[in-house]
Amino acid sequence: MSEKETAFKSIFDQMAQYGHEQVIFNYDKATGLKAIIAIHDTTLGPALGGCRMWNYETEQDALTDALRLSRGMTYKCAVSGAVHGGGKTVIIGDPKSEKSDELFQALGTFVETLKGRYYTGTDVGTVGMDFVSAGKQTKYVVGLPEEYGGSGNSAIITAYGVYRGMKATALEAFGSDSLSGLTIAVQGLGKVGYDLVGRLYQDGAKLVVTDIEDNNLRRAKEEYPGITAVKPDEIFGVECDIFSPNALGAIINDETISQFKCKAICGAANNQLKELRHGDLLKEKGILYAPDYVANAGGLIQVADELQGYNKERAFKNASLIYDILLRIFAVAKKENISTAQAADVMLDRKIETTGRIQQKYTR
Ligand SMILES: NC(=O)c1ccc[n+]([C@@H]2O[C@H](COP(=O)([O-])OP(=O)(O)OC[C@H]3O[C@@H](n4cnc5c(N)ncnc54)[C@H](O)[C@@H]3O)[C@@H](O)[C@H]2O)c1
Repeated sequence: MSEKETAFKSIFDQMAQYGHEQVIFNYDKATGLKAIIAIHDTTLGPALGGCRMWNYETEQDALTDALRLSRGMTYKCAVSGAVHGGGKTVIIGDPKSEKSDELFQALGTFVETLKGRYYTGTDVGTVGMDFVSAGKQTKYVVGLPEEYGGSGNSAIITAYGVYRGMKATALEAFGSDSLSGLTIAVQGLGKVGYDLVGRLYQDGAKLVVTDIEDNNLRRAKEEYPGITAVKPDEIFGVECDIFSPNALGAIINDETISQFKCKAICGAANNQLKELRHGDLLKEKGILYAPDYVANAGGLIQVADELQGYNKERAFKNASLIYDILLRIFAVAKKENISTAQAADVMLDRKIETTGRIQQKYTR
């Protein structure tokens, strides 16, 4: 949804635009918690999606984020074969200074009132221990640290999924899935980006990286001699084979598309396209785009697996299938002459509808 689109829309109109089922505004007087839970679609099962804590400038920004992210989760669940729908929580607040055990317990209380209609866990600005706090009030939490019986840090499997997705992207764009010798520009060396860089380095890719934190750049340059670091605003114009966004969303927009000198894009960041039309612009420019919610589904695969009793080997096996799923999406996009972003949405809308119909059958 563009800013223009949301500027004059009522909340119900915003929900109707992408068919959101439910939006819950939660306020806790004792802790000051302000959280929005958006449930997009529960056709496939109870909603699943992390909780982001961010210092949003306006309440509309927070709502827009919750709506966009929860919709992405519906597709991410469908693509992973998880029997879940899409949901997301956003907490309005500064994760560096406003977190407390009580704040997340308060969130847990609200999640519990949904009686299993929605499961939550970590996202940007939150960590596993926050959900140990939330878990004191609800059993509907995932992504807990291993010592609390959870599956632990999901960034590693996410990076692995992006790596597999990048190989499929390379196969489609360059005719070989080897990343050796390709120039790859990586934005963001956080939990996912840093691990991804290690995998790409091992494969012999030429790396150009950036981050707003100098420490991350220094660490990467020390550990991986030969990689090139550039300033954050220079990364979009780097001449490269693949651009890999692993920081924040909406970085594929009018401004950046005019700078891109890459042939393909594959990364972990959520909601990379500022608006859906930017997927079409990439197609026009001949840049192959690996839809974000497919490339970065590894984390979701891990937490969905956790709900069945976590099996690491099974989770990584499923994450490796991101390779095959992307190739199918690229084929549909080519056949129907549509953008890869649209092809992914179309394929998954069909899958949700078909599975929903199967699940509707009366079986007793
Ligand atoms: N962690 C997961 O399991 C997971 C799963 C799916 C999707 N994602 C998405 O992947 C992205 C990265 O996740 P993460 O867990 O690594 O987060 P993170 O916060 O650990 O890392 C983000 C990194 O990006 C850097 N950054 C922020 N703004 C930047 C900018 N303008 N230019 C360059 N660098 C910038 C930060 O300094 C940080 O190092 C996020 O968009 C997240 O939503 C993460």
